[in-house]
Amino acid sequence: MKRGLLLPLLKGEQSLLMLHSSCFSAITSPAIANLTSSSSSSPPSSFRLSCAATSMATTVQEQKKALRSEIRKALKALSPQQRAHEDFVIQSTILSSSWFESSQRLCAYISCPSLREVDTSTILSQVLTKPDSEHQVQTQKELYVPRVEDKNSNMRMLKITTMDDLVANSMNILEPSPLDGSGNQREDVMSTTNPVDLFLLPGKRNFKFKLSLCFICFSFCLSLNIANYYYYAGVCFDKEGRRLGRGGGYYDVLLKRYQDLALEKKWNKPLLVALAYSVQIKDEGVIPVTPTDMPIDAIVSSDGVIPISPIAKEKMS
Ligand SMILES: Nc1nc2c(c(=O)[nH]1)N(C=O)[C@@H](CNc1ccc(C(=O)N[C@@H](CCC(=O)O)C(=O)O)cc1)CN2
Ligand SMILES: Nc1ncnc2c1ncn2[C@@H]1O[C@H](COP(=O)(O)OP(=O)(O)OP(=O)(O)O)[C@@H](O)[C@H]1O
Repeated sequence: MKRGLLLPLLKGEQSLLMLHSSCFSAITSPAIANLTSSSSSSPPSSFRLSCAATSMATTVQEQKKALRSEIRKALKALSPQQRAHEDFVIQSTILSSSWFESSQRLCAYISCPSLREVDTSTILSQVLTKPDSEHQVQTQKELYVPRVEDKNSNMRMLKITTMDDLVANSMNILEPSPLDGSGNQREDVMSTTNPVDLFLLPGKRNFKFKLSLCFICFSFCLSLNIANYYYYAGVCFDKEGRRLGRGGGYYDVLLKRYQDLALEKKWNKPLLVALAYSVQIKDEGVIPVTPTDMPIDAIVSSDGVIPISPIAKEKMS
């Protein structure tokens, strides 16, 4: 079946099946259910389908909004103890994994407690800690973190070498200043000569660590070659790779631009890994998607790693 088709789907109540990228999403919609409900005066199904398609954009946005609100409530209801437990297990799972260990360049979010995002502070502090050359064989990873440039979905991923590179923005999210301490433009992940391996998706947390002077020798990083993973910010995810973000389009736009760049440069695609509390993992068919929504490769939750794409199954199983 081709992408972008709309098919009627019977699943208890009337809903729409939307084909998108490699994944399908069943979108339950009261508005569309009304359009397609049978009555003696109802128009032919082709007309009803076209009406549904026309109202699709609005309907999907409404569905997304409702789901975001539901997840926000579920996150609020999590006890601090449960959150701390899940934060610990998720970060430990990542830090002890071979796919994280072998990553050389990564993009990650700076977790934000008020947004109730999975904590990334332990991961980031470890990434930013300069390896002890006597005892550690591990090489220093290069780290890029988000900086929102404007309200038109423009976000950059800039390289940092210490948490002191970050300042709070108007949303109280920590992000890098455009210039480094020497007044030079920070390296943008879109203009590096080497690819990213890992992308961890969003937050800001209480960084207990003051990682300052020890990162000056980042010239060591120049010997690194590949950044292949991204850790993702999101509101919820499903086990088929669908992701619902905060609604800014920041990640979708950036990931599309990065994928186009990787294609042009003939680089491997980065692994897109979402960090999720249990309440952020939804059943199939619940998350509405549109053609610009970028699917994820894997989820890490307190229950472990869920590899989704073939590449994630190969690297993370
Ligand atoms: N830690 C972190 N950094 C990030 C993101 C993120 O989600 N988390 N972003 C990812 O895009 C970008 C910033 N975008 C953001 C978009 C919305 C909200 C926010 O506060 N949303 C509210 C709802 C606002 C509303 O409904 O009007 C919320 O989610 O509660 C925060 C950041 C870049 N940096
Ligand atoms: N690649 C893209 N190019 C242009 N516009 C885009 C792209 N991706 C998303 N958008 C637009 O951004 C807006 C927000 O999209 P959506 O609701 O899917 O955000 P989201 O996935 O929740 O947010 P985010 O990507 O920041 O996590 C929509 O108007 C959408 O059309």
